[in-house]
Amino acid sequence: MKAIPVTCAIIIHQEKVLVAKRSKSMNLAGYWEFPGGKIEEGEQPEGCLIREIKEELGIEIKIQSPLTPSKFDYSQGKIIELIPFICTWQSGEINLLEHEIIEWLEVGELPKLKWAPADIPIWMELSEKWQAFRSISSHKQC
Ligand SMILES: Nc1nc2c([nH]c(=O)n2[C@@H]2O[C@H](COP(=O)(O)OP(=O)(O)OP(=O)(O)O)[C@@H](O)[C@H]2O)c(=O)[nH]1
Repeated sequence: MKAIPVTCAIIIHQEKVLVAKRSKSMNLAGYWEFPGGKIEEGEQPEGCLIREIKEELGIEIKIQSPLTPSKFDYSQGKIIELIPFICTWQSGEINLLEHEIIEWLEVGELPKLKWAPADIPIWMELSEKWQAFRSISSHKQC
């Protein structure tokens, strides 16, 4: 079965990570994820992610570096390949256009969330590599 490629953004700002709760209108409602979405035909993962974050949060991001993709079989033939990128917030103000809420969390707080299953290996890798990414600088002023 072919996996559906989905990109997601780990946005780091002031040593915190942006996490988003899927709203009632979305599948996996109530689960937490890194925002992003499905790659469209002819799109590169990075271009997809920049588009999705503008559509979902209304901000511009800069892609900094990839993490390891995570595959999860949600059953009934739906396999997601989640392709993560560490990102910084470049400009714009956050506007929740699809998600119920967002939070900025310390990396140590990530295990407390009810995560979409495909995201679990991703936040675990982020936690392991946190020292390399925590101080990543952003152009966005607070
Ligand atoms: N954006 C995003 N999607 C994720 C994550 N983890 C995860 O399993 N997914 C799944 O990846 C799929 C694609 O995400 P999407 O944001 O485009 O979802 P969608 O509502 O358009 O999907 P749908 O068309 O299946 O309803 C969804 O089935 C979603 O549940 C994640 O961290 N970010």
